[in-house]
Amino acid sequence: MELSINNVTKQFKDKKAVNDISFSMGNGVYGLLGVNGAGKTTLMRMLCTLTTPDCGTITWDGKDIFKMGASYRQILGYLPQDFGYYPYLTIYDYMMYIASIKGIRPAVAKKRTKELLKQVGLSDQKKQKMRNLSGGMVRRVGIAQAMLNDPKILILDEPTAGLDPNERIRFRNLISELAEERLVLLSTHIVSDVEFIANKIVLMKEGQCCFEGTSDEVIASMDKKVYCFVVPREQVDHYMRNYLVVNVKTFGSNAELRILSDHELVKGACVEEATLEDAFLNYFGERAGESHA
Ligand SMILES: Nc1ncnc2c1ncn2[C@@H]1O[C@H](COP(=O)(O)OP(=O)(O)OP(=O)(O)O)[C@@H](O)[C@H]1O
Repeated sequence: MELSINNVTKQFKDKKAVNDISFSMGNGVYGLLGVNGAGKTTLMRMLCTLTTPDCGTITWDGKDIFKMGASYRQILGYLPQDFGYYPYLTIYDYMMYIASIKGIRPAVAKKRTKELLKQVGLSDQKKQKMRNLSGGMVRRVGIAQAMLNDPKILILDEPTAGLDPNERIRFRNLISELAEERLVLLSTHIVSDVEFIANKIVLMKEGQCCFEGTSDEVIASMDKKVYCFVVPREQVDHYMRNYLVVNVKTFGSNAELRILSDHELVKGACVEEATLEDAFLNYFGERAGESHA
């Protein structure tokens, strides 16, 4: 099973939202990591056949997904960033409604809804109206509805947006569980969402894929080292302006800096082991005063 993106480009007026992207995915979790506006949603919408590429192809096991029609939609589950939910429906009624839109027979829909609500931990709340749910619960309903047709491909656009730390952990565990027998692609700009669960991470910047690999490979691909050292507090601003500063910890009149650099900035600075967060800053970070352009 392979979903393959081949030289795909999508342009809106003078903006190339996705610019000549190619990569392939099999089963497992794929984390699409990038800052706002990188082109993640546009790419995902093309993978869901909601937007057509200007050029390039997307294939599922060698077949063009735009020519597969209903047979592709049958194997696809999608949770958009702003999924339109119905505040006055109960969770159960909402699931049954979405199942009917997806053409799932009522008997199958009932069984599947029961299983899925159990899996996302919402069985006891199934009679609650959607408007009374927390953000985390709504997102879990979102995943459950995307899973109704037991899809082989599950696409989740920023599924953890607005979740608190407990909900994020719960979500990550759920996504890992779901990816055992399918392809799950999730977009985020939060490193910890994918650091431990993604089999592969795709870094997306300005419409292009700037790196693809495991978490360890992304870290190893960094062209800078991580240095830690202490400076007087008044020098912090200088480092913030001129270097990629991951962290500043102030104590008294001093500050400990964690900085990405290709050379030792201060004699005796400790070289620290890099994390995925450091790699994210390496690819996407800005020095203080720089802006997105
Ligand atoms: N329908 C559209 N018309 C015009 N420009 C668009 C359209 N959709 C996206 N864009 C532009 O394409 C670029 C990529 O947008 P996209 O939503 O794909 O990025 P993203 O990585 O998903 O960002 P976010 O995390 O903020 O959702 C942005 O500059 C956006 O303004």
